[in-house]
Order: sequence, then C-alpha cells, then structure tokens
Amino acid sequence: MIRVKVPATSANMGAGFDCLGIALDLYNIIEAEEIESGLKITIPESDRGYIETDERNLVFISMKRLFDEVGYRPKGLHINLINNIPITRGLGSSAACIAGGLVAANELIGCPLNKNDIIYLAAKMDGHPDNVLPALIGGMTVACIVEGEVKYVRIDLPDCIKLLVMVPDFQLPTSKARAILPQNVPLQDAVFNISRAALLTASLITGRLDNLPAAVDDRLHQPYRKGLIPHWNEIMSKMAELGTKGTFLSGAGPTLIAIMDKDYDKIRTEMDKFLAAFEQHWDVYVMDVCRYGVELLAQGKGEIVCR
Ligand SMILES: Nc1ncnc2c1ncn2[C@@H]1O[C@H](COP(=O)(O)OP(=O)(O)OP(=O)(O)O)[C@@H](O)[C@H]1O
Ligand SMILES: N[C@@H](CCO)C(=O)O
Repeated sequence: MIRVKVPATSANMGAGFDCLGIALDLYNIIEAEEIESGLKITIPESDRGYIETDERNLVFISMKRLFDEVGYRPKGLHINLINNIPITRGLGSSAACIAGGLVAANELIGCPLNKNDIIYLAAKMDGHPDNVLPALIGGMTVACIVEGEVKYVRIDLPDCIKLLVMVPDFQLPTSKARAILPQNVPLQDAVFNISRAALLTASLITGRLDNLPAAVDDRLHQPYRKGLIPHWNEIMSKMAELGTKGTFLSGAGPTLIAIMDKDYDKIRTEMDKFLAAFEQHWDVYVMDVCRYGVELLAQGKGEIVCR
C-alpha cells in the first residue's frame, strides 16, 4: 500500500494568471494498492455525490495516465481517498488529484519517471502549471511550459507570511470561471499584469512586503470573475482596512485569500464577524505555506518526493 500526502494550492496570486502558485498547509491523502482484479475506489461518506468512484475519478485517471505513459498494466487497483481540501472552491482540489495520483502510481511501480517527467505530465494534464507545481514541490512557484518542459523557480516566502483563507459555501467549477474570460485583452491590461506579477515575485523574494497590496492587483481574470463572488467590493475594502498585504481570488475562485504578516488571529476573528453578516456562510482559516509539497507517508514518517 502506497500513501501519499498532497497539499492544497492557490493559483494566480492576483496578477500571475496561470503561472504563479503557492502550496497550503491543508492536505488530502491518497492510498493505493494493486489488487487481483477490478477497480475499487473508496471515498469519505461526505463526498458521495461530489466525487466519482469509477473510471471517471480524477485520481484514477491520473494514475492510469502514468501507467499508460510507461506501458504498465495493473491487474486491478484499490484507491482510498481521505479528503480535506474543499472541492471546486479554488484550492487546487483537482491539481491535488493529478499530482498525488501521478506520484502514487509512480511509487507503486518502482518510480520509472523522474521528478521533471512528473511535473511536465501533471502540467499537461491540468493545462497550466500554477496548481500542480506547488502541489508537487511546495512553497511558491513561478512557472511556464516551454517546448515539452516546465521551466520554474521555487521560492521560500518570509517566515512571517501566513494566509487568511476565506472559503464560501458554494462551488465554482474552474471550467465555468474560465469560460467567462475574454480571448483577447488590451495591451495596457497585459502590461498592467506583467508589471505586477514581476513586482510581486521580486518583492516576496526580497522581503519588500509594502509592495504587495499593489502587486496582487490584476486585470486578466478577477474583473471578469468578481461578479461570481457576492459582496466582492465590500470584502476587498474590509481586507484593506484590516491592514492585510493584499487579497486575491484563489485560483478560479470562489475562495479569497489575503496575505498577512502580523495580527493573524485578530484579522481572522474580525473577518469571521464581518462575513457572518452575509447570506452565504464563509469558513475563515489562518494557514501556513506548505514548504515541501507532496510526501510519501511510510510508517508514520513523511518522505519528500520531489526534492
Ligand atoms: N478528492 C477528489 N477525488 C476525485 N476527484 C476530485 C477530488 N477533488 C476534486 N476532484 C475533481 O475535480 C473537480 C474540481 O476541479 P476544479 O478545477 O473545478 O476545482 P478546484 O481544482 O477545486 O479549483 P481550482 O482549480 O480553481 O483551484 C471535481 O468536480 C472533481 O471532478
Ligand atoms: N490559473 C487557473 C487556476 C484554476 O485552475 C485559473 O485561474 O483558471
């Protein structure tokens, strides 16, 4: 039996559409073993109706993709899923299936693929590397796909940074949140975003946290998606008033994330109270960045897979 622990992730971080991402201290566990025949997928009772338990399950699809890639045919497969990452909320639940499923399959058959093979396969499956890469290697990642390879840098953020993660009680499929984006954007909007994505990355590397509220601003996706998030403007104003270092839509939404460098619990309590006035229910968490990405769990100990 292989056990893999894979983190939630937040893509885009405002301006870095499809290229920036960060791993969060919140995990799913995938257990997998080869059995004599058939496919058996077990999931938590609370996920019934949300997650498929047949060949359409994304963990199975990802494992099969790796087996096909190396020409391996398992006799049968048992997959057990322990899920903590909210589904379809912009916290990389699908990327966790892809990253965790590929790593579990690779480990199950003696690691025929190396780290870079897995990163590329995962990015191809998800269509962009901004969730799967931090899920695999942890930290904050900057990445693009170039000629059959993912070119990337992994960044450790300053220790004082924690994230306020605000998860509403409704789902927003990535497919729906991508379908509303325009196919072309004005040159000024492209310049607006590349300048801020570069500023965000450079500021996080050098500790210039004062730049962050401006650096997470975006014109490529949030202006189109914010209509899908009730009370967007009020929430953004409140976050600025509380002195956070910038708030952004997590991935395709609907979760919102604020960067904090102090007063973590005070801000969480304030936001909890503020959001309670709205008709949707919001769960509000303070989360650390996950530094290591996917881990192989063996006898209670974690082993980092993608060093
Ligand atoms: N634990 C899981 N097991 C199997 N399938 C899952 C699991 N979690 C998510 N999925 C699949 O992924 C789909 C959600 O993917 P989607 O890209 O819409 O949201 P997300 O990954 O949570 O958000 P984002 O990509 O914005 O971070 C679900 O509908 C389901 O098919
Ligand atoms: N970059 C992606 C992340 C969600 O998969 C998006 O914003 O659509």
